[in-house]
Amino acid sequence: MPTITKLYSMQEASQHNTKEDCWIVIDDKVYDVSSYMDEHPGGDDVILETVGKDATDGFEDAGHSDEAREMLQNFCIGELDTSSPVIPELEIYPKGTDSSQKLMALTKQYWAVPVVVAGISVIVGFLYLRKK
Ligand code: HEM
Repeated sequence: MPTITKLYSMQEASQHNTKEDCWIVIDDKVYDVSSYMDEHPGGDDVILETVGKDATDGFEDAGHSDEAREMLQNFCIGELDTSSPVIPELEIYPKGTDSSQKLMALTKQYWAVPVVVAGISVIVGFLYLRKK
């Protein structure tokens, strides 16, 4: 019988970021480990640190036993939707934001760039004129 796999974005998984409600991603699978946090022999903080990121390396580096790997399967709730953007910055604009509002937001974020360029130009110009 075909099984239906639920897909979650990294953004969605990263919202479950407390000890009481904690989702992690290992090998593109999503695990709800909330009920295991208190029992984890490595402590809850190491698991909490991996929320919102790929926890595969952390899980592998800890050298988990086969028993731990079997336990992990009990917490699987779905798979990672790898087609969704991983970088939250790509989604900073609310729906309906027009291009002039986006330009304003970018200007506020990167205003220092033209200021620094102008400052350097003034200093170089000043030094050049003094040399003459
Ligand atoms: C549902 C997910 C997880 C399960 C079921 C699990 C299970 C276990 C178990 C049973 C142990 C004892 C040693 C062993 O049998 O391998 C252990 C130890 C450990 N785990 Fe996990 N683990 C999980 C997730 C993680 C994650 C995401 C990390 C870090 C990124 C992590 C880091 C560690 C560390 C550092 C230890 C060693 C503790 C020590 O020896 O002092 N675990 N884990």
